[in-house]
Amino acid sequence: MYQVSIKRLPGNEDIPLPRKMSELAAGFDLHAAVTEPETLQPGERKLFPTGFAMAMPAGLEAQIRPRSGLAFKHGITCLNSPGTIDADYRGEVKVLLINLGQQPFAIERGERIAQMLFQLVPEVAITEAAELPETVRGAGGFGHTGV
Ligand SMILES: O=c1ccn([C@H]2C[C@H](O)[C@@H](COP(=O)(O)OP(=O)(O)OP(=O)(O)O)O2)c(=O)[nH]1
Repeated sequence: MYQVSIKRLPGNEDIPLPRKMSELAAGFDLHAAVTEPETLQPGERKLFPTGFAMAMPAGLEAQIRPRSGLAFKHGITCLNSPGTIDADYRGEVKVLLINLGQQPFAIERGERIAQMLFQLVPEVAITEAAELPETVRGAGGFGHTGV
């Protein structure tokens, strides 16, 4: 079990902390901390506050992902999906939404707009190499095996 500290930012006592909506849910739902309803016009993107900052142990990241219901019913998704929250980030967690639907969509204060999942990040060291080990695939990619 990893311990993650969440700090509510001033003025957001009414916004629920990130929470799982079922016992085995993978993601913690995030709530919009907008002061008044914000409308996303078709094609428009906006950064939404969540009202909290957090600290997680080194070696973890958090991913901000869309909610499938909002995506399916209204075309609302995360533009940078999945958004990456670094373990050393202490600013407010924000959610970058875009409206890919055909109707304006209003986000109300407290509405669940995205979900946050925690992942382990392997420690990786990058070194420069003159040659790379050969493979059968080689440089083939982007559909070289057919459709
Ligand atoms: O959906 C997101 C994505 C990022 N962030 C915050 C946390 C993250 O640690 C920081 C930087 O994100 P990222 O590395 O994706 O952005 P960048 O454009 O590379 O910015 P930077 O130069 O600040 O790293 O912004 C969010 O709050 N929500």
